Amino acid sequence: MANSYGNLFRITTFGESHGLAVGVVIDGCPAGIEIDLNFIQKELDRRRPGQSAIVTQRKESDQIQILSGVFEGKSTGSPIAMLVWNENAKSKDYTHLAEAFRPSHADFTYQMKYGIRDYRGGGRSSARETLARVAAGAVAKLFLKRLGIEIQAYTSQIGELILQKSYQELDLSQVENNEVRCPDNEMAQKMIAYIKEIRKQGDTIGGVITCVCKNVPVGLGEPVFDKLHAELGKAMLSINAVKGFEYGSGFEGVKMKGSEHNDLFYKENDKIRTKTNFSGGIQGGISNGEDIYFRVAFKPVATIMQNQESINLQGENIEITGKGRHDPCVVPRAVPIVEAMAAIVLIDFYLIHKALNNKYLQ
Ligand SMILES: Cc1cc2nc3c(=O)[nH]c(=O)nc-3n(C[C@H](O)[C@H](O)[C@H](O)COP(=O)(O)O)c2cc1C
Ligand SMILES: C=C(O[C@@H]1CC(C(=O)O)=C[C@@H](OP(=O)(O)O)[C@H]1O)C(=O)O
Repeated sequence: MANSYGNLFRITTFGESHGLAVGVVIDGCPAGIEIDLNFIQKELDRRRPGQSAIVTQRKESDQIQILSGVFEGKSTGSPIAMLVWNENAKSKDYTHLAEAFRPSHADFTYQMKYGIRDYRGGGRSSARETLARVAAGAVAKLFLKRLGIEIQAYTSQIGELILQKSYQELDLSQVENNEVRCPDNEMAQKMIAYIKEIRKQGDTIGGVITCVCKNVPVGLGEPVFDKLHAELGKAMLSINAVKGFEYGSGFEGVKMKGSEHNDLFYKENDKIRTKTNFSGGIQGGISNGEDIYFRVAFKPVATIMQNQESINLQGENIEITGKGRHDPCVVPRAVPIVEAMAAIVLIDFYLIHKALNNKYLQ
C-alpha cells in the first residue's frame, strides 16, 4: 500500500522533507531482539546530509528517537515507532517551485496525481524519507546479524569511472574509509575528485552501487510471484533516483553460453554448493546458500545549479533556476539505503519461511 512495505516485517514511513519530522513504524518485528540504539544511529549517520564535501550541505543531526515497541533495550513485539526531527530546512529555496516543475524531479507527477503538493524540499518525494528506511533496515540488520547474515554495499561506478574488480577481489571492510564509499582507495580518490568537479560545474552525475549479502540460508523467497530477486528488485527500484537493477550475471550474462554460465554443483563437507555463482545466489526465486549480489543504477540528480527551460502550472514556458542545497551525486549516501532495503526484504522472507513451516530453518 501507498506508504507501507513488507508482509510480516512491515514498515510504514511518514513525514516530509520540510515538515516537522520524518519517521517509521515497524509492525511485526519479533520480540526479544536487542535494539542497539548506537548501531541504528551509526547507520543513519552514514546516510545523513552534510556528512562530507561531496553531498548536500543541508545540516541535519538526524538524531533518532525510539517512541515505542522497545522495553529495557529489547523489542517487545509491539509496533516500533522511530522519529527524527527536521532541523535545517530552508523552504525559501523552493518558493519558485510552488507553481513550476523541475525537469525529472517528482514535482509534475505529484501535482497531476493529487492536485496539491508540498513543494518545499520536494515534500514527500524527497530522499529525506529514506532516513526512515535506514532506521527500519538497522533493526532488520540487528535481527539478521543473529543469524550470521551480513549485508555490505559499496560504490562501484560514478559516471564513466568503473571499478573493474569483482567484490571477491575487494576488501569490503574498507568501504567506510572514504567519503564516496568505494573500497578501492585509488578509485575512490578519482571518484571524489570527479564529483567535486561536477559540482563546480553546477551539474550532477549518476553511478552504481553493488550489494553483497553473505550467509543467507537456503530457502528464502517464494517460488512464483514473490521471488527473492523480484522482491529485491522492487525494493531497490523503490529508492529515489534508481533507474536499474540486475542480480548475478545480470545483463552481461547474455553474452555467455549455457555451458559457461551454468553453476555446477559440488559437495563441501555436508553442504551442497556451486563452483561458480552467475545465479547470484538465487535460483527459481529461492536463495541457494551462495552469496546474493546485485547492482543498482542511480541517475544523475535532477536539481542542477543551472538555468533550464520548463513549464508552469498554467502550461506556460518558463526558465527555472537551480537553487538550494543538493547532492551532486546520490550514490555515496545511497549505500546504506540499499543495504537497509536488502535487510528489510531478507528479514521479511525469513519470517515468511518460518511461518510457512518449510523443511529447512526449523
Ligand atoms: C540519497 C539520495 C539523495 C538525493 N538527493 C537529491 C537532491 O539533493 N536533489 C534532487 O533533486 N534529487 C535528489 N535525489 C533524487 C530525488 O529524490 C528523486 O529524483 C525524486 O524523488 C524523483 O524520483 P525519481 O528520480 O525516482 O523518478 C536523491 C536521491 C537519493 C537516493
Ligand atoms: C535532506 C536530505 O536530502 C535532500 C534530498 C533532496 C531530494 O530532492 O531528494 C533534496 C535536498 O533537499 P533540501 O533542498 O530540502 O535540503 C537534499 O538535501 C536528506 O536526505 O536527508
